[in-house]
Amino acid sequence: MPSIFSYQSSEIDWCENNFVRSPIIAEYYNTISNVCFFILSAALLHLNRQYCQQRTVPMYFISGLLLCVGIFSMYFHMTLSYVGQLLDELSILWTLAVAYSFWYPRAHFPKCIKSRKHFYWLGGVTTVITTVMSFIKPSINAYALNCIAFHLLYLTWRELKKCNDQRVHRMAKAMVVWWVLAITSWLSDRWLCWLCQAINFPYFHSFWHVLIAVSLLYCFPLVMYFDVTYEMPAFKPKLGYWPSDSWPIVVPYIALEDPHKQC
Ligand SMILES: CCCCCCCC/C=C\CCCCCCCC(=O)N[C@@H](CO)[C@H](O)/C=C/CCCCCCCCCCCCC
Ligand SMILES: [Ca+2]
Ligand SMILES: [Zn+2]
Repeated sequence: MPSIFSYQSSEIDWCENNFVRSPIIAEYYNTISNVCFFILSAALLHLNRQYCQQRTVPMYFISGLLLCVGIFSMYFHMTLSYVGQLLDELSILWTLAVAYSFWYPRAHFPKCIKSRKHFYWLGGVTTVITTVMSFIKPSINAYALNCIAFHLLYLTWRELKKCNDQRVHRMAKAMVVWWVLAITSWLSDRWLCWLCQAINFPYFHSFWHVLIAVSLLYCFPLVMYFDVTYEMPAFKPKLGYWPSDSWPIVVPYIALEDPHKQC
């Protein structure tokens, strides 16, 4: 019986051909494309410095977890092992759980939840139960995780209905476009591998890594924007683009303005 650590012990094998570019890395491009999560993790801390000063613990927590996502995903694609698959999926689940616990808007709490402390408990218990359940049928875990994006879309839509800032609307649209490209790549790699092989381009899962990281680059400043709006009345949030609005390639970030300061 193969060990749960052994190469190719996972039931999932992505479309990229195995051991083509290296004898020790099963899926070369799928492995190296995870470097995007390291860049995302550092960029979040660097670009959103002002927000980070106000919310140091959540930001370092999330940034550390995104590093773990990148490391475990690299390990998974390098080995295609059962342990690699579970580490990859569980690190995503825990990152989502921590992000929801810190940033889920109070206005959307279930009626029985009276404070963020209660919400932490609800999130913690749900995550522990989901972690145990993820061992039952690991092949459906990735689909379940992808469904969470639909809940995020719903939340975004609810928040946009209350918001008049056109910069926020534009950033939300960009996030959705990147996510649509990302999920299309993920599904193509899963379901249309025969076609990708036929056109000699089995690399859509690597594109997914890049595109979902870009989509998260837009998602996090939006989440921070609503956090500042609801939880930090001493500041006024302003979405910006680095290096400047007019550049063809830009990275979004949030700045905090003092609403009492004149000019
Ligand atoms: C108020 C809530 C705020 C939530 C903020 C969002 C927090 C996101 C946290 C983590 C997401 C990391 C996802 C990266 C996955 C990379 C690893 C990977 O590719 N794994 C695959 C195998 O290698 C695996 O098959 C993928 C599984 C699916 C993961 C789906 C994650 C959903 C993330 C939702 C992102 C939303 C972006 C915008 C939505 C409109
Ligand atoms: Ca493969
Ligand atoms: Zn992957």
